[in-house]
Amino acid sequence: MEEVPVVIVGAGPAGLATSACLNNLSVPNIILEREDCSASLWKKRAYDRMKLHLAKQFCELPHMPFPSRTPTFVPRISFINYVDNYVSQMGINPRYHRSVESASYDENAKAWIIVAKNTALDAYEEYVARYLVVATGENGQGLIPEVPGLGSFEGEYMHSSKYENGGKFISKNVLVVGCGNSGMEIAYDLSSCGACTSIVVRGPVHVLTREIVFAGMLLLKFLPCKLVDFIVVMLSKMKFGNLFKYGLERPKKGPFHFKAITGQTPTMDVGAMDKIRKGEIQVFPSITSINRNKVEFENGKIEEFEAIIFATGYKSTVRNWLKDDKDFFDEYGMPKRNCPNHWKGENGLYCAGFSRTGLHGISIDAKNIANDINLALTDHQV
Ligand SMILES: Cc1cc2nc3c(=O)[nH]c(=O)nc-3n(C[C@H](O)[C@H](O)[C@H](O)COP(=O)(O)OP(=O)(O)OC[C@H]3O[C@@H](n4cnc5c(N)ncnc54)[C@H](O)[C@@H]3O)c2cc1C
Ligand SMILES: NC(=O)C1=CN([C@@H]2O[C@H](COP(=O)(O)OP(=O)(O)OC[C@H]3O[C@@H](n4cnc5c(N)ncnc54)[C@H](OP(=O)(O)O)[C@@H]3O)[C@@H](O)[C@H]2O)C=CC1
Ligand SMILES: O=C(O)C(=O)Cc1c[nH]c2ccccc12
Repeated sequence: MEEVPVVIVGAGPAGLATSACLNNLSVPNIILEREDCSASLWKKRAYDRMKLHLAKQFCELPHMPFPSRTPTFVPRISFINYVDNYVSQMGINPRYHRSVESASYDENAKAWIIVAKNTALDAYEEYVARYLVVATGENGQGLIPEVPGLGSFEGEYMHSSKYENGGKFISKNVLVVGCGNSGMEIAYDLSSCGACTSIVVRGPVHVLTREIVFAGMLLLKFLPCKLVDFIVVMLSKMKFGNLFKYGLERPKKGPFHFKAITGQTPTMDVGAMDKIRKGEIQVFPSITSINRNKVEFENGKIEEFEAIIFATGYKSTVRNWLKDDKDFFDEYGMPKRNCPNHWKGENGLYCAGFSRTGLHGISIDAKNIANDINLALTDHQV
């Protein structure tokens, strides 16, 4: 058993940023990470061609700017290098191979009891901490929907988090399900690699570009959200025209307002729209069933596919291991309170990286949490 003031679960950007802010305030903390590395999402569960879709000034972690030569939209490998430098420069020492299996609050001891499996030694370890920071991410586990007949599918299917590049799909008929940022970019990647690509778009979607979102984020500092939404939708219409003829439709609510109320990020086109327009990527509505290699869609069409990539989103995994959170997290493992009041629970419980605002929100959470814990510890000592 080991006692420490703060245990952070997860060494993604949120856990690392929180640890860095605590280190800066000289508050001892331990990060427990189930994988063998930090930023595992970026190293192991992101496709090769990915770049950050928000401009670099919105993706910096606290206390360390990107080097000035870094391009505005940071490529995945550069972001990984930045995170690795962050870990060494901020004096962060995550404990890898520690999969947290339970965390419960001991009312008598007024502390969290955290049990982690050390997967390298195949042994259990116990940690006792006054403060517990959940930083396991909104994207803990890939979601594959229940599609009738999926079990009979004769080809290969996978979640988008397992997709690396189009290499093995050259000349194959591939269906991508979902038109969020993963789905649209993977469809573009597949088509560019010579796969015969189709995409399922089941509902309305805002399609913007990184540059339009960047402009929108800058404008949001001066203008109300409604006006910024009006401007970015106008820019999107100028860029992409009427989406309806391609089987796509814009939501009624503007993209920044929609993001704020639903958390759904607008899709930032990296070339898929041009391919859709040219007919190089076909658009289908929802799947109704699958039978061996045949997929039937809501419009009655039946097509044959050799592979399916489910870019159908993620779920948080907090509910699998966290107990005694006093209804802080909902059944989906997301904080019940809305941003900006989402990061602090009861009995020294915190969460970093659950505000549905990407890396920008992570930095804000990390600073708030570290300052709050530091204040509580200082008060305690007085
Ligand atoms: C494909 C993709 C691209 C994205 N691109 C952007 C972008 O461009 N800009 C942006 O702002 N945001 C982006 N996001 C959002 C992204 O989720 C965040 O930017 C960021 O990686 C989240 O950091 P995090 O630390 O909260 O979670 P994660 O990066 O998911 O890290 C959580 C860590 O917790 C560990 N963990 C989980 N459960 C346990 C457990 N029980 N015990 C121990 N460790 C555990 C995991 O192994 C992981 O290392 C993207 C997300 C995805 C999926
Ligand atoms: N930096 C970058 O370039 C990238 C960033 N990201 C980020 O990662 C996060 C996750 O993105 P992503 O993986 O795209 O997941 P999302 O949750 O953002 O998108 C999932 C998509 O799948 C659709 N979907 C879900 N279930 C079904 C179904 N049964 N049939 C058809 N469609 C379905 C959803 O439609 P509906 O809206 O109707 O629910 C939605 O369009 C986001 O924050 C995103 O911005 C992702 C990739 C690249
Ligand atoms: O990458 C994500 O999912 C994000 O949430 C980043 C983000 C924060 N605010 C936004 C507004 C519009 C588009 C993306 C984001």
